[in-house]
Amino acid sequence: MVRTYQHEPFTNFKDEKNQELFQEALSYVNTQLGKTYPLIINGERIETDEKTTSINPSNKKEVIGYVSLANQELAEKAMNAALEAFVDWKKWKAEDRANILFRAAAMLRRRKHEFSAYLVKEAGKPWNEADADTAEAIDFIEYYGRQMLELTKGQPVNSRPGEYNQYNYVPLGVGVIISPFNFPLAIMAGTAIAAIVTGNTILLKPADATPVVAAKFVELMEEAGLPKGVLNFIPGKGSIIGDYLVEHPKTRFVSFTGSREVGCRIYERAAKVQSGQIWLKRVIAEMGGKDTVLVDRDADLELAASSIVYSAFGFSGQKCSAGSRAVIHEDVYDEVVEKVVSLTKTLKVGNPESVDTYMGPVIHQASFDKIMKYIEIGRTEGDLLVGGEGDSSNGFFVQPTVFGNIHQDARLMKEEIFGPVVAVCKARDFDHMLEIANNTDYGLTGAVLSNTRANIERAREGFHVGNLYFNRGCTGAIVGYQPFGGFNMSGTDSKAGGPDYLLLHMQAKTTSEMF
Ligand SMILES: NC(=O)c1ccc[n+]([C@@H]2O[C@H](COP(=O)([O-])OP(=O)(O)OC[C@H]3O[C@@H](n4cnc5c(N)ncnc54)[C@H](O)[C@@H]3O)[C@@H](O)[C@H]2O)c1
Ligand SMILES: N[C@@H](CCC=O)C(=O)O
Repeated sequence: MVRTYQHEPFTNFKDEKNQELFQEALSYVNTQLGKTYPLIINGERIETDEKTTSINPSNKKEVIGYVSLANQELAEKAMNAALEAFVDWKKWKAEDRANILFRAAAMLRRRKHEFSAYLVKEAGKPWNEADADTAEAIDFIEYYGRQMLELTKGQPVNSRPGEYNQYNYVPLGVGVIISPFNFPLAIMAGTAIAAIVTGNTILLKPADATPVVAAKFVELMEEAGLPKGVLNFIPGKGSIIGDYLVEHPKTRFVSFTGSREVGCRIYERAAKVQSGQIWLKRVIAEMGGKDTVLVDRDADLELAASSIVYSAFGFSGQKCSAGSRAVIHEDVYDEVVEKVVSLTKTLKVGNPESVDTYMGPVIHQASFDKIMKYIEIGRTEGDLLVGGEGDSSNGFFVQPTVFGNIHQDARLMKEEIFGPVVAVCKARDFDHMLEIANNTDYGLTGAVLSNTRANIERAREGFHVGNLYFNRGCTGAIVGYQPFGGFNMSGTDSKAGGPDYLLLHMQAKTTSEMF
C-alpha cells in the first residue's frame, strides 16, 4: 500500500553536513556545464542547428548549457509522436502510471541536491529557494500519483433496480505544457506530471531561460520508465512553436503558467476552433499577481515586518505570490516601516552559490531593465526608503527596494514588477485596507496580519484572492496543504497541488447498463 502523502521536508542548511553535501552537488554540476541538450521526440534525441544558450544569471559569462530549439516542423513531429503514444498510454492502468511517478520521486529525492544545484546555477536561486523548488517537484509527483489512484475509482452515482450506472474519468488527449522560469523544476514537473499521470501525452515547452534543468528532469522521467512519446521535450521560442501548438487542431488542452500577457494570448488563440478540430480546447492558465500584505493596528509588528520583507524579497521577488505591496494601518505605519527598512538592510545580496546569500540575481537583462524602470517610476510615486540600485555588469543584481508613502492607485501598487521591489501604502482603517487589497486586476495571494478575530473573518470573506494567509507571509504554498492558484487576471484558479487539479486533465464519462 502506498504510504500517506507527506510533503518533502526542507533541508536544514545550518547543519554543516548538509552544507558539505550541497557544496559537493554544486561542484558536480560545475563539471557538467556547457553540455548540449537535444530535443526528445518519441525517445529520439534530435539536435538542431538553432540552439539557445542558457547562462548563469549571476555570471553572464558562464554557460549552463546549449539547448536545441524546435521549429514548427519538429513541433509537428512531436505532436504526431504524442498522438501515437496516446493510443496506448491512455489504456495503462492508473496504478502502473502512478508507479512510474513514485519511482521518479524516489530518484529525484536521491538526487535532490544535484537538481537544486542546477537551480542555483541556471535560475539564480539561493540554496533554500532551490531546495524548496526541488522539494515541491517531489511533492507534486508524490501527490498526483496518489490522487490518480483515487480518481481512477470514479465517483459513486445512483442506480435503479436492473440498472448499473458508473461515472469514470478518462484522459483528454495531447496536452501542450508551457512553463515559466521562476519554478523551473517544480512548476515544469508538476504541470507535466499531472497531465501524464491522468493518461494524456504531452509536448513540454520549458521556459527560455531555464531549459537545462527541464532537460535533466525529462532524462530522469525516462530513467523512471516513462514510455517513449508520452513526454516529448521541445524547447522553442514561444512566438514560433508556442502559437503553432496552441492553435494546432490536435491540441486537446494547454497547461500554461506564466505572465498575464502570454496567458491571455494563449486563452484567446486556443478558443478559436480550427479546421479539422473536433473539440473545444481546455486551457489551464496560471498567470501573474500583485499580492498584498495587510497589517492591522493590533498585529504583532515584528511578525508583520518579517512577513512583508520575506514575502517581497524571497527569490528576488520573482514569485507570482510575492508580496509586492504592503498596506499598513496608519496607527502602526511608522513603526512597521522602520522595522521593514532595518530588516531589509540585513539581507545579503550576491552570488547564490554562497550559503549565506539571501538574495541572488534576477533572471535576465530584460527583467533587470524592467525592474530598474519600475524603480525610476517608484522614485516619482513615493519615497525611496532603501535599495534602488542595480548592477548588471556581471550578473543581474538588484538591491531589495522599499518605497514608502505610495498612493493606493499608483502604478507601483497595480502592476506586476516581478522583482525585489515593495510598495508600502498607508490605510485609515480595516475597511480601507480591504478596499486597497482588492483594487488590482489580479487575485492570487494575500496575507493579513491581525489579532482581531472579526477582521480576520471579514478578510476571509472579502479579500478576493485564491490563496489567503493569516499571520504569516503570502508565499510558500505547500502541495497538498495549500492548493495554489488565483482569481481574476491571475488565471483560471486551477489550484495546483490540490484535490481537483487532476480533473482539469480529464473528462467524465457516464455509462449505464441494463441487466
Ligand atoms: N500563477 C502561477 O501559478 C504562476 C506561477 C509562476 C509564475 N507565474 C507568472 O509567470 C510570470 C513569470 O514567468 P515567465 O517570465 O517565464 O513568463 P512568460 O509568460 O514570459 O513565459 C512563460 C512561458 O510562456 C512561453 N511563451 C512565450 N510566448 C508564448 C506564446 N506566444 N505562445 C506560447 N508560449 C509562449 C515562454 O517561452 C515560457 O515558456 C510572472 O507573471 C508570474 O507571476 C505565475
Ligand atoms: N507556489 C508558489 C508561487 C509560485 C509562483 O511563482 C508560492 O506559493 O509561493
